[in-house]
Amino acid sequence: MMGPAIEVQSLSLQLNRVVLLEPISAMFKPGRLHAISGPNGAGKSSFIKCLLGLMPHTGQVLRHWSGRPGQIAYVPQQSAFEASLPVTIEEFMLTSITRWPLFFKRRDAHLQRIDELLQRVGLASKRHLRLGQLSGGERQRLLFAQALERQSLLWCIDEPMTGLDQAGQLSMTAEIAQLRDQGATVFVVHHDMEWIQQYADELWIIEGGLAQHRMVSRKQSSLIAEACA
Ligand SMILES: Nc1ncnc2c1ncn2[C@@H]1O[C@H](COP(=O)(O)OP(=O)(O)OP(=O)(O)O)[C@@H](O)[C@H]1O
Repeated sequence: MMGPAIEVQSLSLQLNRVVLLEPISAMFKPGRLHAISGPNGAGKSSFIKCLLGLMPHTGQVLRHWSGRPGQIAYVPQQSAFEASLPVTIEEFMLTSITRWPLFFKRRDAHLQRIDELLQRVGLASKRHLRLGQLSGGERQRLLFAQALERQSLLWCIDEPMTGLDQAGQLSMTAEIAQLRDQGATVFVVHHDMEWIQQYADELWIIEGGLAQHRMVSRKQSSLIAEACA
């Protein structure tokens, strides 16, 4: 099974009369790890949100699935949870898994699945903490666990390493590489060129509102160095 190719036709974005993205046309190959990089404020997160249909852009984003269209997994750039929210990690995951209100009966199978996912991101021992009690790295792990639940072949991951310690970064990298190896089409917004050189299949740079794609093979690391000089 392979994720979709993503075709972008004259995609542009303007908010409050500010042009965030100049028209972009590109074809993103399926089953690849696409790194999106570029300076702060260049429009990387906005671009990802356009791919997801979360921003009122002009132009088209076409998803070419090889079979039936699937779900999209989105891991947003880190945001804080409201500290007083009376929701634990387990309850948060439960609502993601069941799409039911919290007062419905918790089924053992759901709790077991949640346990598996939390184990995978190293949060199993924190399942009873409230969202507002989580550290930045823990929030990042939780958002990733929630996205994993969707078993998607199309992933958009916005700066996944923010706040993660070294072990967390290694396991996040392994998870992302595994998604790609399983055939998913993966977009990762990332600033770390060494990481991109080692793990990404393609590099796309958004700069000054324009998407200039400088695509390189993972094996041609010298080309990446040239692109980023
Ligand atoms: N509603 C809005 N109206 C006008 N400008 C906005 C609005 N929302 C975001 N922006 C601006 O759009 C630009 C692009 O933001 P975006 O978050 O996409 O950048 P980014 O490349 O992901 O940045 P970073 O690397 O810092 O995360 C920024 O300059 C931001 O201030």
